[in-house]
Amino acid sequence: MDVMDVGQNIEALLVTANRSISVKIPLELDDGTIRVFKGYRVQHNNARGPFKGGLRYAPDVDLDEVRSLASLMTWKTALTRLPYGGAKGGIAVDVKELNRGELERLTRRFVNRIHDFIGPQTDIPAPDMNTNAQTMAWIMDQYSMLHGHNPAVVTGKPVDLYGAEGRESATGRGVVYVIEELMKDEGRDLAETTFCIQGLGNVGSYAARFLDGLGAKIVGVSDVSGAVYDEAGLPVGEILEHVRKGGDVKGYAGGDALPGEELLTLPCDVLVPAAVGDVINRENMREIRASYIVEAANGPVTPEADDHLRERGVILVPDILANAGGVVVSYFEWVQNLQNFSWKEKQANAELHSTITEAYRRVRKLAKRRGLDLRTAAFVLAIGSVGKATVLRGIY
Ligand SMILES: NC(=O)c1ccc[n+]([C@@H]2O[C@H](COP(=O)([O-])OP(=O)(O)OC[C@H]3O[C@@H](n4cnc5c(N)ncnc54)[C@H](O)[C@@H]3O)[C@@H](O)[C@H]2O)c1
Repeated sequence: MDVMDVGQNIEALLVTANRSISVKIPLELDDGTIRVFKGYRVQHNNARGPFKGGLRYAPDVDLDEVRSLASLMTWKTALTRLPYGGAKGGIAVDVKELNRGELERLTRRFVNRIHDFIGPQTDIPAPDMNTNAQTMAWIMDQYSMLHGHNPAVVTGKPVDLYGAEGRESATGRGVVYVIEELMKDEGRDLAETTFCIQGLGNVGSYAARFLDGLGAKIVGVSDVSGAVYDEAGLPVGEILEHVRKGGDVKGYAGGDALPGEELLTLPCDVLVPAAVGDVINRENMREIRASYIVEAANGPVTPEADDHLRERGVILVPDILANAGGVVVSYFEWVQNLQNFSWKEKQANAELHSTITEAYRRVRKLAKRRGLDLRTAAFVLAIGSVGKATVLRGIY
Protein backbone atom coordinates (compact mmCIF):
# COMPACT_ATOMS: atom_id res chain seq x y z
CA MET A 1 0.00 0.00 0.00
CA ASP A 2 2.95 2.38 0.58
CA VAL A 3 3.55 2.90 -3.10
CA MET A 4 -0.16 3.80 -3.54
CA ASP A 5 0.17 6.82 -1.25
CA VAL A 6 -3.54 7.12 -0.37
CA GLY A 7 -3.09 7.81 3.35
CA GLN A 8 -3.83 5.51 6.26
CA ASN A 9 -7.45 6.57 6.79
CA ILE A 10 -8.43 5.94 3.21
CA GLU A 11 -6.46 2.70 3.20
CA ALA A 12 -8.61 1.40 6.06
CA LEU A 13 -11.76 2.33 4.13
CA LEU A 14 -10.60 0.61 0.95
CA VAL A 15 -9.55 -2.73 2.38
CA THR A 16 -12.86 -3.59 4.04
CA ALA A 17 -16.04 -4.47 2.17
CA ASN A 18 -19.10 -2.23 2.53
CA ARG A 19 -21.42 -5.20 3.02
CA SER A 20 -21.13 -9.00 3.12
CA ILE A 21 -24.30 -11.03 2.70
CA SER A 22 -24.50 -14.79 3.46
CA VAL A 23 -27.78 -16.58 2.85
CA LYS A 24 -29.22 -20.05 3.19
CA ILE A 25 -30.86 -21.41 0.04
CA PRO A 26 -33.03 -24.49 0.57
CA LEU A 27 -33.86 -26.54 -2.51
CA GLU A 28 -36.08 -29.53 -3.05
CA LEU A 29 -34.52 -31.76 -5.71
CA ASP A 30 -36.69 -33.56 -8.26
CA ASP A 31 -36.32 -36.81 -6.29
CA GLY A 32 -37.75 -35.16 -3.18
CA THR A 33 -34.44 -34.75 -1.32
CA ILE A 34 -34.03 -31.42 0.48
CA ARG A 35 -30.63 -29.76 0.20
CA VAL A 36 -29.43 -26.52 1.73
CA PHE A 37 -26.90 -24.37 -0.13
CA LYS A 38 -24.95 -21.31 0.95
CA GLY A 39 -25.07 -18.17 -1.17
CA TYR A 40 -22.99 -15.01 -0.90
CA ARG A 41 -22.88 -11.46 -2.18
CA VAL A 42 -20.08 -9.15 -1.09
CA GLN A 43 -20.36 -5.46 -2.01
CA HIS A 44 -16.85 -4.13 -1.65
CA ASN A 45 -16.95 -0.48 -2.62
CA ASN A 46 -19.32 1.92 -4.42
CA ALA A 47 -17.45 5.22 -4.25
CA ARG A 48 -17.33 5.37 -8.07
CA GLY A 49 -20.80 3.96 -8.83
CA PRO A 50 -23.14 0.98 -8.27
CA PHE A 51 -21.55 -2.29 -7.17
CA LYS A 52 -20.74 -4.56 -10.13
CA GLY A 53 -19.43 -8.11 -10.35
CA GLY A 54 -20.09 -11.70 -11.30
CA LEU A 55 -21.78 -14.65 -9.65
CA ARG A 56 -19.98 -17.99 -9.61
CA TYR A 57 -21.34 -21.43 -8.86
CA ALA A 58 -18.65 -23.82 -7.59
CA PRO A 59 -18.30 -26.25 -4.67
CA ASP A 60 -15.47 -24.30 -3.03
CA VAL A 61 -17.11 -20.85 -3.12
CA ASP A 62 -16.93 -19.24 0.32
CA LEU A 63 -17.05 -15.80 1.89
CA ASP A 64 -13.27 -15.30 1.82
CA GLU A 65 -12.98 -16.08 -1.87
CA VAL A 66 -15.97 -13.88 -2.75
CA ARG A 67 -14.58 -11.05 -0.64
CA SER A 68 -11.24 -11.00 -2.40
CA LEU A 69 -12.88 -11.27 -5.84
CA ALA A 70 -15.22 -8.38 -4.92
CA SER A 71 -12.28 -6.09 -4.20
CA LEU A 72 -10.65 -7.07 -7.52
CA MET A 73 -13.84 -5.83 -9.22
CA THR A 74 -13.52 -2.44 -7.49
CA TRP A 75 -10.02 -2.04 -8.91
CA LYS A 76 -10.97 -3.43 -12.33
CA THR A 77 -13.85 -0.99 -12.87
CA ALA A 78 -11.70 1.90 -11.62
CA LEU A 79 -8.77 0.98 -13.86
CA THR A 80 -11.02 0.91 -16.95
CA ARG A 81 -12.82 4.08 -15.77
CA LEU A 82 -16.27 2.50 -15.72
CA PRO A 83 -18.77 4.27 -13.43
CA TYR A 84 -19.03 1.30 -11.06
CA GLY A 85 -17.76 -0.07 -7.80
CA GLY A 86 -17.01 -3.72 -7.12
CA ALA A 87 -18.92 -6.76 -5.87
CA LYS A 88 -18.91 -10.53 -6.28
CA GLY A 89 -21.18 -13.36 -5.32
CA GLY A 90 -21.79 -17.01 -5.69
CA ILE A 91 -23.32 -20.22 -4.46
CA ALA A 92 -21.34 -23.16 -3.08
CA VAL A 93 -22.73 -25.78 -5.44
CA ASP A 94 -21.44 -28.38 -7.87
CA VAL A 95 -23.55 -27.60 -10.93
CA LYS A 96 -22.98 -31.12 -12.28
CA GLU A 97 -25.09 -32.49 -9.42
CA LEU A 98 -28.20 -30.50 -10.39
CA ASN A 99 -30.37 -30.65 -13.48
CA ARG A 100 -31.53 -27.54 -15.34
CA GLY A 101 -34.83 -27.19 -13.45
CA GLU A 102 -33.08 -27.53 -10.09
CA LEU A 103 -30.48 -24.93 -11.07
CA GLU A 104 -33.23 -22.55 -12.13
CA ARG A 105 -35.06 -22.95 -8.81
CA LEU A 106 -31.79 -22.50 -6.88
CA THR A 107 -31.03 -19.29 -8.80
CA ARG A 108 -34.53 -17.87 -8.32
CA ARG A 109 -34.49 -18.67 -4.61
CA PHE A 110 -31.09 -16.96 -4.30
CA VAL A 111 -32.58 -13.86 -5.96
CA ASN A 112 -35.46 -13.94 -3.48
CA ARG A 113 -32.89 -13.83 -0.68
CA ILE A 114 -30.82 -10.91 -2.03
CA HIS A 115 -33.22 -8.88 -4.20
CA ASP A 116 -33.41 -5.98 -1.74
CA PHE A 117 -29.65 -5.49 -2.04
CA ILE A 118 -29.30 -5.58 -5.83
CA GLY A 119 -30.79 -3.35 -8.54
CA PRO A 120 -29.87 -1.36 -11.68
CA GLN A 121 -28.56 1.57 -9.62
CA THR A 122 -27.40 -0.48 -6.62
CA ASP A 123 -25.63 -3.70 -7.54
CA ILE A 124 -25.58 -5.37 -10.94
CA PRO A 125 -24.53 -9.06 -11.07
CA ALA A 126 -23.08 -10.79 -14.16
CA PRO A 127 -21.91 -14.29 -15.17
CA ASP A 128 -18.73 -15.90 -13.87
CA MET A 129 -17.61 -19.52 -13.52
CA ASN A 130 -20.44 -21.98 -14.18
CA THR A 131 -23.05 -19.29 -14.64
CA ASN A 132 -24.08 -18.04 -18.07
CA ALA A 133 -26.60 -16.00 -20.06
CA GLN A 134 -29.43 -18.37 -19.06
CA THR A 135 -28.64 -17.87 -15.35
CA MET A 136 -28.78 -14.11 -15.90
CA ALA A 137 -32.15 -14.43 -17.69
CA TRP A 138 -33.59 -16.24 -14.62
CA ILE A 139 -32.21 -13.52 -12.34
CA MET A 140 -33.68 -10.75 -14.47
CA ASP A 141 -37.06 -12.49 -14.57
CA GLN A 142 -37.17 -13.17 -10.84
CA TYR A 143 -36.07 -9.64 -9.95
CA SER A 144 -38.63 -8.19 -12.39
CA MET A 145 -41.42 -10.21 -10.70
CA LEU A 146 -40.54 -8.50 -7.43
CA HIS A 147 -39.64 -5.00 -8.63
CA GLY A 148 -41.24 -4.58 -12.10
CA HIS A 149 -39.63 -4.98 -15.53
CA ASN A 150 -35.93 -4.26 -15.08
CA PRO A 151 -33.42 -5.74 -17.56
CA ALA A 152 -30.57 -3.51 -16.32
CA VAL A 153 -30.40 -5.43 -13.01
CA VAL A 154 -27.99 -7.98 -14.51
CA THR A 155 -25.65 -8.06 -17.49
CA GLY A 156 -24.48 -10.96 -19.63
CA LYS A 157 -28.09 -11.82 -20.55
CA PRO A 158 -29.00 -13.70 -23.77
CA VAL A 159 -28.92 -11.44 -26.84
CA ASP A 160 -32.62 -12.30 -27.37
CA LEU A 161 -33.43 -10.99 -23.89
CA TYR A 162 -31.79 -7.55 -23.61
CA GLY A 163 -28.24 -8.94 -23.73
CA ALA A 164 -25.52 -7.11 -25.63
CA GLU A 165 -24.06 -8.45 -28.83
CA GLY A 166 -20.40 -9.17 -28.17
CA ARG A 167 -20.75 -9.76 -24.39
CA GLU A 168 -20.18 -13.50 -24.54
CA SER A 169 -16.84 -13.19 -26.32
CA ALA A 170 -15.81 -9.91 -24.62
CA THR A 171 -13.46 -11.21 -21.93
CA GLY A 172 -11.50 -13.43 -24.32
CA ARG A 173 -11.46 -10.65 -26.91
CA GLY A 174 -10.16 -8.16 -24.33
CA VAL A 175 -7.42 -10.61 -23.31
CA VAL A 176 -6.29 -10.74 -26.92
CA TYR A 177 -6.42 -6.95 -27.39
CA VAL A 178 -4.10 -6.67 -24.37
CA ILE A 179 -1.78 -9.36 -25.75
CA GLU A 180 -1.56 -7.52 -29.08
CA GLU A 181 -0.50 -4.31 -27.29
CA LEU A 182 2.00 -6.17 -25.11
CA MET A 183 3.57 -7.89 -28.11
CA LYS A 184 3.86 -4.56 -29.95
CA ASP A 185 5.62 -3.01 -26.95
CA GLU A 186 7.94 -5.97 -26.69
CA GLY A 187 8.72 -5.86 -30.41
CA ARG A 188 7.43 -9.39 -30.94
CA ASP A 189 5.61 -10.81 -33.93
CA LEU A 190 2.50 -12.80 -32.92
CA ALA A 191 3.15 -15.38 -35.61
CA GLU A 192 6.55 -16.14 -34.08
CA THR A 193 5.25 -16.28 -30.51
CA THR A 194 4.12 -19.47 -28.80
CA PHE A 195 1.17 -19.60 -26.39
CA CYS A 196 -0.16 -22.01 -23.75
CA ILE A 197 -3.73 -21.52 -22.55
CA GLN A 198 -5.10 -23.09 -19.38
CA GLY A 199 -8.91 -23.47 -19.44
CA LEU A 200 -11.15 -23.67 -22.48
CA GLY A 201 -14.34 -22.26 -20.98
CA ASN A 202 -15.83 -18.94 -21.95
CA VAL A 203 -12.64 -16.91 -21.53
CA GLY A 204 -10.03 -19.44 -22.67
CA SER A 205 -11.89 -20.65 -25.73
CA TYR A 206 -12.54 -17.17 -27.12
CA ALA A 207 -8.97 -16.11 -26.33
CA ALA A 208 -7.71 -19.22 -28.17
CA ARG A 209 -9.99 -18.60 -31.13
CA PHE A 210 -9.01 -14.93 -31.54
CA LEU A 211 -5.29 -15.61 -31.06
CA ASP A 212 -5.49 -18.40 -33.63
CA GLY A 213 -7.27 -15.99 -36.00
CA LEU A 214 -4.34 -13.58 -35.66
CA GLY A 215 -1.89 -16.30 -36.63
CA ALA A 216 -0.40 -16.90 -33.17
CA LYS A 217 1.09 -20.32 -32.52
CA ILE A 218 -0.84 -22.05 -29.73
CA VAL A 219 1.24 -25.02 -28.60
CA GLY A 220 -0.64 -26.10 -25.47
CA VAL A 221 -4.21 -26.02 -24.13
CA SER A 222 -5.87 -27.64 -21.15
CA ASP A 223 -9.11 -27.94 -19.24
CA VAL A 224 -10.02 -29.68 -16.00
CA SER A 225 -9.62 -33.10 -17.71
CA GLY A 226 -6.04 -32.70 -18.97
CA ALA A 227 -3.72 -30.96 -21.43
CA VAL A 228 -2.55 -31.40 -24.99
CA TYR A 229 0.72 -30.13 -26.44
CA ASP A 230 2.33 -29.87 -29.87
CA GLU A 231 5.44 -27.72 -30.30
CA ALA A 232 4.57 -27.27 -33.98
CA GLY A 233 1.22 -25.67 -33.03
CA LEU A 234 -2.18 -27.20 -32.30
CA PRO A 235 -5.21 -27.24 -34.63
CA VAL A 236 -7.13 -24.85 -32.39
CA GLY A 237 -10.32 -24.72 -34.49
CA GLU A 238 -10.60 -28.52 -34.36
CA ILE A 239 -10.04 -28.67 -30.58
CA LEU A 240 -12.58 -25.91 -29.91
CA GLU A 241 -15.14 -27.72 -32.07
CA HIS A 242 -14.47 -30.93 -30.09
CA VAL A 243 -15.02 -28.98 -26.82
CA ARG A 244 -18.10 -27.18 -28.18
CA LYS A 245 -19.69 -30.55 -28.89
CA GLY A 246 -19.25 -31.48 -25.22
CA GLY A 247 -15.87 -33.21 -25.46
CA ASP A 248 -13.01 -32.56 -23.08
CA VAL A 249 -9.35 -31.92 -23.85
CA LYS A 250 -8.36 -35.34 -22.53
CA GLY A 251 -10.65 -36.98 -25.07
CA TYR A 252 -9.14 -35.05 -27.99
CA ALA A 253 -7.03 -37.40 -30.10
CA GLY A 254 -4.21 -35.22 -31.38
CA GLY A 255 -0.95 -33.76 -30.02
CA ASP A 256 0.71 -35.16 -26.89
CA ALA A 257 -1.72 -35.77 -24.04
CA LEU A 258 -0.43 -34.61 -20.62
CA PRO A 259 -1.79 -34.21 -17.08
CA GLY A 260 -3.53 -30.81 -16.87
CA GLU A 261 -1.15 -29.18 -14.40
CA GLU A 262 1.84 -29.76 -16.74
CA LEU A 263 0.40 -27.19 -19.13
CA LEU A 264 1.69 -24.39 -16.89
CA THR A 265 5.32 -25.49 -17.08
CA LEU A 266 5.51 -26.27 -20.79
CA PRO A 267 7.98 -24.30 -22.92
CA CYS A 268 6.18 -21.31 -24.46
CA ASP A 269 6.60 -17.54 -24.72
CA VAL A 270 3.24 -16.49 -23.31
CA LEU A 271 1.26 -18.36 -20.67
CA VAL A 272 -2.44 -17.52 -20.41
CA PRO A 273 -4.06 -19.00 -17.29
CA ALA A 274 -7.82 -18.77 -18.01
CA ALA A 275 -9.32 -21.24 -15.52
CA VAL A 276 -9.19 -20.91 -11.74
CA GLY A 277 -7.26 -19.05 -9.01
CA ASP A 278 -3.90 -19.84 -7.35
CA VAL A 279 -2.70 -22.25 -10.06
CA ILE A 280 0.77 -20.66 -10.27
CA ASN A 281 2.08 -21.03 -6.76
CA ARG A 282 4.99 -22.06 -4.54
CA GLU A 283 4.92 -25.62 -5.92
CA ASN A 284 5.41 -24.80 -9.58
CA MET A 285 6.70 -21.19 -9.77
CA ARG A 286 10.31 -22.23 -10.33
CA GLU A 287 9.33 -24.40 -13.28
CA ILE A 288 7.40 -21.75 -15.19
CA ARG A 289 9.23 -21.28 -18.50
CA ALA A 290 7.13 -18.54 -20.13
CA SER A 291 8.56 -15.02 -20.45
CA TYR A 292 5.09 -13.44 -20.24
CA ILE A 293 2.00 -14.28 -18.21
CA VAL A 294 -1.36 -12.77 -19.08
CA GLU A 295 -3.86 -13.32 -16.27
CA ALA A 296 -7.09 -14.12 -18.10
CA ALA A 297 -8.45 -15.81 -14.94
CA ASN A 298 -8.94 -13.96 -11.67
CA GLY A 299 -6.05 -14.41 -9.24
CA PRO A 300 -4.23 -17.29 -10.99
CA VAL A 301 -0.83 -16.33 -9.48
CA THR A 302 -0.32 -16.38 -5.70
CA PRO A 303 1.50 -13.38 -4.13
CA GLU A 304 4.57 -15.52 -3.41
CA ALA A 305 4.78 -16.74 -7.01
CA ASP A 306 4.19 -13.18 -8.20
CA ASP A 307 7.27 -11.96 -6.28
CA HIS A 308 9.36 -14.84 -7.53
CA LEU A 309 8.38 -14.36 -11.18
CA ARG A 310 8.97 -10.59 -11.02
CA GLU A 311 12.45 -11.17 -9.66
CA ARG A 312 13.09 -13.53 -12.55
CA GLY A 313 12.03 -10.83 -15.03
CA VAL A 314 8.80 -12.49 -16.18
CA ILE A 315 6.44 -9.77 -17.44
CA LEU A 316 2.94 -10.25 -16.06
CA VAL A 317 -0.25 -8.49 -17.14
CA PRO A 318 -2.56 -8.50 -14.08
CA ASP A 319 -6.12 -9.81 -14.06
CA ILE A 320 -7.67 -6.40 -13.33
CA LEU A 321 -6.42 -5.29 -16.73
CA ALA A 322 -6.19 -8.48 -18.81
CA ASN A 323 -9.70 -9.82 -18.16
CA ALA A 324 -11.56 -6.51 -17.86
CA GLY A 325 -13.18 -6.95 -21.30
CA GLY A 326 -16.19 -8.72 -19.78
CA VAL A 327 -17.10 -5.95 -17.39
CA VAL A 328 -16.46 -3.31 -20.07
CA VAL A 329 -19.04 -4.88 -22.39
CA SER A 330 -21.32 -5.52 -19.40
CA TYR A 331 -21.22 -1.79 -18.87
CA PHE A 332 -22.24 -1.26 -22.52
CA GLU A 333 -25.13 -3.70 -22.00
CA TRP A 334 -26.29 -1.83 -18.89
CA VAL A 335 -26.15 1.52 -20.72
CA GLN A 336 -28.19 0.06 -23.62
CA ASN A 337 -30.77 -1.40 -21.21
CA LEU A 338 -31.16 1.91 -19.39
CA GLN A 339 -31.69 3.67 -22.73
CA ASN A 340 -33.88 0.94 -24.29
CA PHE A 341 -31.55 0.96 -27.25
CA SER A 342 -29.17 -1.62 -28.71
CA TRP A 343 -25.80 -1.38 -30.42
CA LYS A 344 -24.39 -3.55 -33.17
CA GLU A 345 -21.56 -5.91 -32.18
CA LYS A 346 -19.11 -3.96 -34.33
CA GLN A 347 -19.66 -0.87 -32.19
CA ALA A 348 -19.27 -2.84 -28.93
CA ASN A 349 -16.01 -4.42 -30.14
CA ALA A 350 -14.61 -1.07 -31.29
CA GLU A 351 -15.50 0.61 -27.96
CA LEU A 352 -14.04 -2.36 -26.07
CA HIS A 353 -10.84 -2.07 -28.06
CA SER A 354 -10.37 1.59 -27.25
CA THR A 355 -11.35 1.22 -23.55
CA ILE A 356 -9.01 -1.67 -22.87
CA THR A 357 -6.05 -0.49 -24.93
CA GLU A 358 -6.25 2.95 -23.30
CA ALA A 359 -6.22 1.30 -19.86
CA TYR A 360 -3.23 -0.80 -20.92
CA ARG A 361 -1.39 2.30 -22.18
CA ARG A 362 -2.02 4.17 -18.90
CA VAL A 363 -0.65 1.22 -16.91
CA ARG A 364 2.37 0.76 -19.15
CA LYS A 365 3.17 4.50 -19.06
CA LEU A 366 3.04 4.69 -15.28
CA ALA A 367 5.06 1.48 -14.93
CA LYS A 368 7.76 2.97 -17.14
CA ARG A 369 7.73 6.39 -15.48
CA ARG A 370 7.97 5.03 -11.94
CA GLY A 371 9.92 1.84 -12.60
CA LEU A 372 7.05 -0.40 -11.46
CA ASP A 373 5.86 -3.81 -12.62
CA LEU A 374 2.52 -3.81 -14.46
CA ARG A 375 0.51 -5.19 -11.51
CA THR A 376 1.72 -2.52 -9.11
CA ALA A 377 1.17 0.21 -11.69
CA ALA A 378 -2.39 -1.02 -12.33
CA PHE A 379 -3.14 -1.01 -8.59
CA VAL A 380 -1.64 2.47 -8.14
CA LEU A 381 -3.99 3.84 -10.81
CA ALA A 382 -7.07 1.93 -9.62
CA ILE A 383 -6.66 2.51 -5.89
CA GLY A 384 -5.77 6.16 -6.50
CA SER A 385 -8.99 6.65 -8.45
CA VAL A 386 -11.20 5.00 -5.80
CA GLY A 387 -9.36 6.88 -3.04
CA LYS A 388 -9.94 10.20 -4.81
CA ALA A 389 -13.67 9.49 -5.26
CA THR A 390 -13.91 8.56 -1.57
CA VAL A 391 -12.28 11.79 -0.45
CA LEU A 392 -14.38 13.93 -2.82
CA ARG A 393 -17.61 12.36 -1.56
CA GLY A 394 -16.54 13.01 2.00
CA ILE A 395 -16.76 10.67 4.94
CA TYR A 396 -20.12 10.58 6.63
N1 LIG B 1 -16.61 -15.17 -18.03
C1 LIG B 1 -16.18 -13.92 -17.90
O1 LIG B 1 -16.69 -12.98 -18.55
C2 LIG B 1 -15.03 -13.61 -16.99
C3 LIG B 1 -14.65 -12.26 -16.83
C4 LIG B 1 -13.53 -11.97 -16.06
C5 LIG B 1 -12.83 -12.98 -15.45
N2 LIG B 1 -13.23 -14.28 -15.58
C6 LIG B 1 -12.42 -15.30 -14.92
O2 LIG B 1 -11.89 -16.19 -15.89
C7 LIG B 1 -11.78 -17.50 -15.34
C8 LIG B 1 -12.52 -18.49 -16.23
O3 LIG B 1 -13.88 -18.09 -16.31
P1 LIG B 1 -14.86 -18.71 -17.42
O4 LIG B 1 -16.05 -17.83 -17.42
O5 LIG B 1 -14.12 -18.98 -18.68
O6 LIG B 1 -15.25 -20.08 -16.71
P2 LIG B 1 -15.85 -21.38 -17.39
O7 LIG B 1 -16.58 -22.08 -16.31
O8 LIG B 1 -16.56 -21.07 -18.67
O9 LIG B 1 -14.54 -22.24 -17.81
C9 LIG B 1 -13.58 -22.66 -16.89
C10 LIG B 1 -12.58 -23.53 -17.64
O10 LIG B 1 -11.52 -23.85 -16.75
C11 LIG B 1 -11.29 -25.25 -16.77
N3 LIG B 1 -10.73 -25.65 -15.48
C12 LIG B 1 -11.33 -25.67 -14.27
N4 LIG B 1 -10.46 -26.09 -13.34
C13 LIG B 1 -9.29 -26.32 -13.98
C14 LIG B 1 -8.02 -26.76 -13.57
N5 LIG B 1 -7.77 -27.05 -12.29
N6 LIG B 1 -7.04 -26.89 -14.52
C15 LIG B 1 -7.29 -26.61 -15.81
N7 LIG B 1 -8.46 -26.17 -16.25
C16 LIG B 1 -9.45 -26.04 -15.35
C17 LIG B 1 -12.63 -25.86 -17.06
O11 LIG B 1 -12.51 -27.18 -17.57
C18 LIG B 1 -13.14 -24.88 -18.13
O12 LIG B 1 -12.55 -25.18 -19.39
C19 LIG B 1 -12.28 -17.38 -13.90
O13 LIG B 1 -11.19 -17.12 -13.06
C20 LIG B 1 -13.20 -16.18 -13.96
O14 LIG B 1 -13.35 -15.56 -12.69
C21 LIG B 1 -14.32 -14.61 -16.33
